Amino acid sequence: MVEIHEWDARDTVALLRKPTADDHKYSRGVLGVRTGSQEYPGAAVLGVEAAWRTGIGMVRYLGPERPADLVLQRRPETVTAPGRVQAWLIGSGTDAATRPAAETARLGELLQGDLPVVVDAGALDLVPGATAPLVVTPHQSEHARLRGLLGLDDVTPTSLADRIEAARETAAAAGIAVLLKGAETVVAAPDGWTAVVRAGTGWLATAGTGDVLGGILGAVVAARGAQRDLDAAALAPLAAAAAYIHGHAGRGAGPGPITALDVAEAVPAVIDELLSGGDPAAR
Ligand SMILES: NC(=O)C1=CN([C@@H]2O[C@H](COP(=O)(O)OP(=O)(O)OC[C@H]3O[C@@H](n4cnc5c(N)ncnc54)[C@H](O)[C@@H]3O)[C@@H](O)[C@H]2O)[C@@H](O)CC1
Ligand SMILES: Nc1ncnc2c1ncn2[C@@H]1O[C@H](COP(=O)(O)OP(=O)(O)O)[C@@H](O)[C@H]1O
Repeated sequence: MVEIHEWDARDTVALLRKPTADDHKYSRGVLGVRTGSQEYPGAAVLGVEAAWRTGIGMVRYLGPERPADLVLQRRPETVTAPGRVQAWLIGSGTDAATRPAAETARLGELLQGDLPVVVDAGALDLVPGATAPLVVTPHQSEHARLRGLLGLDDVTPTSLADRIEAARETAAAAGIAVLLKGAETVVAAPDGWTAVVRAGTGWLATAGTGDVLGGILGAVVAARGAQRDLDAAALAPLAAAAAYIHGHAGRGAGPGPITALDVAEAVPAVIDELLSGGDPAAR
């Protein structure tokens, strides 16, 4: 029988770290971000905001001009010059059908590199054949499309058991970590390790919350990547931690209707509670 890990606060805090007197911005992790487009500039703003709010040394935003301007308006601390990073976040707010050839080539280089890459939305088509350590963050419909590209059965599972089975199969087939979004988020590693994260609220079903999740995960991966090398198996627990933080930020942003930016703004309180030994699930 498959063992499914119920992800909790203790699992999450074990992957977080409070900065110490020895830290400087580079030791805390640098996230490189190539998200957003002319059509979806807001997704870049949401992901960058969420990455900063998760606690990271630096965010380098290297996307197109329009989203870059909006990112800087919201977060002038963001660096738009290229340089060393410990992880990449790509795809949110982009569409494979309108992606410029030069951007496809640049993303292809990242996906053949050594650094971990969080792959969302419009970059999921580039996953087959990638060799970098990857964690993908599809919703149900994106997952079905990705499975089709990988030559897997593209039926859309609806029960939790079927979603778990499908995510595990995708992870094993592609050799990647899979975070399958939904009311219950399923995370699978290529070696079969599987977790379910039950942390959210139905109010998270609103535009842009997935882009926020990408930023949280990118920051968690870059922070961890500044301390040690990460393979796809190591990325799966980091994905579960990000989903846990995201879900509780969604709850904390409420109780009523929330927007994606509210979720990003609620992240620091969740991180602080976790690092102070608290359990957001007990609230
Ligand atoms: N403010 C912004 O700039 C925003 C940009 N976004 C970007 O918009 C682009 C398109 O994203 P979409 O998800 O709309 O496009 P998709 O083309 O992936 O989704 C279209 C179809 O997928 C299904 N679907 C969408 N979300 C689902 C879910 N959570 N569960 C099950 N089925 C679902 C629906 O049937 C929908 O008609 C992405 O690049 C995304 O990052 C969105 O995140 C919304 C906010
Ligand atoms: N009904 C729900 N209950 C709890 N969480 C949800 C629900 N619907 C969506 N979510 C969460 O909200 C986020 C939505 O992401 P996504 O579908 O990519 O939206 P977008 O593309 O608009 O950013 C995911 O993290 C998902 O797990």
